[in-house]
Amino acid sequence: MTPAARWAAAAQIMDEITDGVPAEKALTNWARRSRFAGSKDRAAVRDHVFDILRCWRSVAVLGGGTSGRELVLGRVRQTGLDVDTVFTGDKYGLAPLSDAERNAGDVPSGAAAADLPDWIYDIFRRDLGDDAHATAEAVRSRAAVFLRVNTLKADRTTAQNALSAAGIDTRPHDLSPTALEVVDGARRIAQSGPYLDGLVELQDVSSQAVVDALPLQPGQRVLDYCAGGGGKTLAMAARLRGPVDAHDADPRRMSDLTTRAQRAGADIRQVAAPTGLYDLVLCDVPCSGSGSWRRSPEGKWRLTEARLSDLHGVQASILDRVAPLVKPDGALAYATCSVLKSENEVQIQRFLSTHPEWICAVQHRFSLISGGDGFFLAILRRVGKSSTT
Ligand SMILES: C[S@@+](CC[C@H](N)C(=O)[O-])C[C@H]1O[C@@H](n2cnc3c(N)ncnc32)[C@H](O)[C@@H]1O
Repeated sequence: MTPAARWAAAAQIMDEITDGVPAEKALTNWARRSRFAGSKDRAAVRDHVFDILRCWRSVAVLGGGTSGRELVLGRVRQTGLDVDTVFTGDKYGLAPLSDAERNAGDVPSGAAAADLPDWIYDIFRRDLGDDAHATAEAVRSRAAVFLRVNTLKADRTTAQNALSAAGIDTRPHDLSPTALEVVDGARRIAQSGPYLDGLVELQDVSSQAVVDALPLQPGQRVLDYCAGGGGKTLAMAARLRGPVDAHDADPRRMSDLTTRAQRAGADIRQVAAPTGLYDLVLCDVPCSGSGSWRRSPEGKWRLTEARLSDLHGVQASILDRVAPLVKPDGALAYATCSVLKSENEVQIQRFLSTHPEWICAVQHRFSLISGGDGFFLAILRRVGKSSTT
């Protein structure tokens, strides 16, 4: 495909997404009807679509509207490309721009320039203060690809050498001793020997740093209460060098976990109804995902105030339900991939105010500005006798 044809494909796909089709589905639909597209074409089209989704609001202003064609025009203007190399009128390219289209478009400002919905822009400014602008900018950019070295199977240098031999260049990242940032060859990872042999897992560096910060000791009884795909479960098992219980309200979310655990040589036990007592329970609760919107940009446009309010209720109820599962002197770790105070500090304050036998020992934000996703971690410790056990 020519570069112009790839942009034309992105315009078509954006029209489908605007009609309500999820981005991944729209990309799959396009790939199915475009058998001529090679892997490099598919990757380039995908990058265009996700770049537009991350910057959807600003490109709509720059392009003068929200049709696929206008969004592509806005993105092309944003990146400084010559519009006439994209709107070529060739067989597979987009039709040439009309005079009206050439004159349409404006310079985005405020929430549109930050590529956030108005109400979230206000929360960013209130919650993040001086970091609001840099955080919104980070959300507008592509995320780096990170690997976690599985210390059950390899150290970081061994994994790095094995990856290099497979054509994947990496460098260590300061935020976690297990993290490698991929600098070249990311698309080869899933088929590579080091990945298939369980030496490495795909995992964001902040997500790894959250697990590094947990007070894990070999021999402890540990539960991952919101295990999902099991990224943190596997990282905890590697640190513990022992078993970890995994639970999720939706067990289908854990469907790949057995295979992943086998590949990693980790001992993960799926538990439908956990019963106490545990030394440590991690609750990586469902949240707005605002710390990882650059990976899932549709999330920032889909989030509503009502949905956020529902999430607050779920987060609070998980904390309340899990507290009785923790041993006296044990730890309850609460994590989100959110940058919003209402899902983080406010939840911890609420929990402490209703559970006087608990204290907050650690509270930490992993900022998007440090290179990884935005995460929040609080480690709560039970210091008094619980009234519920
Ligand atoms: C942020 S995701 C977990 C990601 C996972 N820890 C990881 O690192 O890959 C949150 C998970 O919580 C689960 N969940 C939602 N409500 C829950 C509840 N009431 N109890 C337990 N898990 C719940 C969701 O199904 C989802 O898989």
